[in-house]
Amino acid sequence: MVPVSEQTDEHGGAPTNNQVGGVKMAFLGTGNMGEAVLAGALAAGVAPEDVVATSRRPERGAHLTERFGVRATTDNVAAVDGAHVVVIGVKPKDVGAMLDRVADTLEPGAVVVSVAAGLPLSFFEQRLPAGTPVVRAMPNTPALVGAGVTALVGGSAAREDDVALVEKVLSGSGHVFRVAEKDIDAFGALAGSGPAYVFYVVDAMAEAGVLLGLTRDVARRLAVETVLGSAKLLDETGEHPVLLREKVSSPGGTTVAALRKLDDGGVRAAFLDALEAARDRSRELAAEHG
Ligand SMILES: NC(=O)C1=CN([C@@H]2O[C@H](COP(=O)(O)OP(=O)(O)OC[C@H]3O[C@@H](n4cnc5c(N)ncnc54)[C@H](O)[C@@H]3O)[C@@H](O)[C@H]2O)C=CC1
Ligand SMILES: O=C(O)[C@@H]1CCC=N1
Repeated sequence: MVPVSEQTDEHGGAPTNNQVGGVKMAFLGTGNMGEAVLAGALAAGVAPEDVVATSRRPERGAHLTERFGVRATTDNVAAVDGAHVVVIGVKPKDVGAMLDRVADTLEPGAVVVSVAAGLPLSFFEQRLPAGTPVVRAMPNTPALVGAGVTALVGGSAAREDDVALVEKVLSGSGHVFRVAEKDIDAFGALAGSGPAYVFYVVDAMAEAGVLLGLTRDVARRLAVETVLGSAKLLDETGEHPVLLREKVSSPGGTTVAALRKLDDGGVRAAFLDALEAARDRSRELAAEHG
């Protein structure tokens, strides 16, 4: 491993002053989420030439090289050689086999970052050499455009420097929150899966616009702009969503007529059920693959 000498401490792992210049990263399994986290790492200042991304299919690797200028390979063992930070981006069912494959090749002190839903820190710590620093993260796909949110928590062997380094790398993806591990499934249910709920709502609103006679292109654009504008209004004013909703809803007007239909359809209750189902599925994934 060739870390930046003045940034490297005696434990032989990643540069320790939380600067990302010189950090060598390996992404093992670079699909939808891995690609988004990779984009964020580059935005945070990790150099493309310090990144290697693996995939099952060479065509996927070619896409990653073309888009980001990173090295790509299908060889996971070779990829971790020399890496300070190793992101495990495969599906939960494939994580155990991936760890078994690369555990012996990890650099001493390399930080292993998991984005897998459900799998606890202990899952990794039991399978990796004793003392391996592990960070469990729950990102979301808007990371691809720097607008993600990520929860993270360090394992028992992760020092503050290790967690801070991962935080710095992930901050290029958007906002990063440190959480207790007990809360990470809830975070995943809300924010990890959350973009899918928003896309579902946008699609439903656009479809409704088509029902009312708008063209598909116009209906979709209106739905997207409305979601963007509403999120910006929430963010920039800091006002409670209920207050902002009331400001749209004129007495006896059109909006209350529409909202009544959403209440009739049980949309709020469905969201409560949906997030509980996502949280419960995280727990099942841990039980199935742990
Ligand atoms: N998609 C999302 O919004 C989020 C996903 N996650 C987590 O991210 C992880 C990945 O999910 P996605 O990116 O959605 O799945 P994906 O299927 O898009 O990506 C997984 C990638 O790993 C590759 N892969 C599988 N086995 C491999 C191997 N042995 N060597 C090299 N590459 C291999 C697959 O070919 C695929 O490209 C999961 O653990 C999931 O729980 C977490 C938060 C959000
Ligand atoms: O659906 C999933 O399992 C992953 C985890 C959070 C978002 N996507």
